[in-house]
Order: sequence, then C-alpha cells, then structure tokens
Amino acid sequence: MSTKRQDYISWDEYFMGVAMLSGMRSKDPNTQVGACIVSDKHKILSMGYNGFPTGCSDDDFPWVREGDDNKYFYSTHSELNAILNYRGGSLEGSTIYVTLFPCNECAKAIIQCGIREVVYDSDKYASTPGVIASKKMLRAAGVTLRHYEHTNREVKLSL
Ligand SMILES: O=c1[nH]c(=O)n([C@H]2C[C@H](O)[C@@H](COP(=O)(O)O)O2)cc1CO
Ligand SMILES: [Zn+2]
Repeated sequence: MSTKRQDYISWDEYFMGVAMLSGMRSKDPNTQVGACIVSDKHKILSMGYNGFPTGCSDDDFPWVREGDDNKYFYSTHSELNAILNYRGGSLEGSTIYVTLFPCNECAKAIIQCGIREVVYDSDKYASTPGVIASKKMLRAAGVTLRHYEHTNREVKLSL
C-alpha cells in the first residue's frame, strides 16, 4: 500500500493562496486585495478582489488616489465583492481570508453577514482610524482575528 504524499499545502495556504490569486485580477495600480470566503467544512463559498462595479469601465473611471474624482468613490473592496458575489444563501459561521486587513465599512458587512473569523495577511493601514475602528467593531462582535503565518512555501504556476 502506498502512503500519501506529505508536501501538500495546508488549508491556510490553500485559502490564502486563492485570496492572493484573486487579488491578482485587481486593476488598482497601488493596492491589489483579494478575499476568499470559506465554510466551516473547508468549502470555498466565494471570492472577490477590489475593482469598480459592473458597468463602470476600468479604462474610463479613475484609478488616481487624489482629486475630486478619484478611485475611492468607485472601487468596491475585495471583501464586499466576495460577500456580494455569494449566491448560495447564508455566510453564517464562515471564515474570510483576506490579503489586507478589512476597513471599517467591510467590517460592518463581515459582521452583519455572520462571518465569524478573519484571517488576514498585510495590515499596512493598521495605524489609520478606519482600521482601528474596524478592529474595535470586529472584536466587539466576537469575530476572531487571526494573522496569517507565512510558511515561505513557493507555489509555481505555469499559465
Ligand atoms: O479592506 C480593504 N479592502 C480593499 O479591497 N481595499 C482596496 C480599495 C482600494 O482599491 C485599495 C486601497 O488603495 P490605496 O492603498 O491606494 O489607498 O484597496 C482597501 C481596503 C482598506 O483596508
Ligand atoms: Zn473595505
């Protein structure tokens, strides 16, 4: 009887890897974010990345960060896209893997749709009021916050 292979990727590597791959679809020149929502049975329920809403062309709408007409008016965050992309019913009890810690607006959506755990990679905006408020809300709602531990495993895809 042969034994199973040992160098398979872990659940965390798998789901954060899917979130990272999803973020690679983003057209944002400054920050690409990906999210992957997973059930308590380790099934992928939804994915998302930051981008403009349907019908709002990536070529016509602005990707600049400043001025009266800037990307912040239009870009839908990866977490919200992942939540809205789900068509299967309830997200109650699920976990969201996200490459950047969720902002306060996404925190509200995460809490209200019943996501119970946030696994995040970058926290580059940790000192901003929005992320401080986000953590305050998520903790108050009893959502588990877990930093993704990098394994430094390299995954090569030939596309
Ligand atoms: O939680 C988030 N999720 C998310 O998708 N984003 C998106 C919105 C913008 O397109 C981009 C942030 O742009 P910038 O780093 O240039 O401010 O990332 C930003 C946040 C903020 O933490
Ligand atoms: Zn957000």
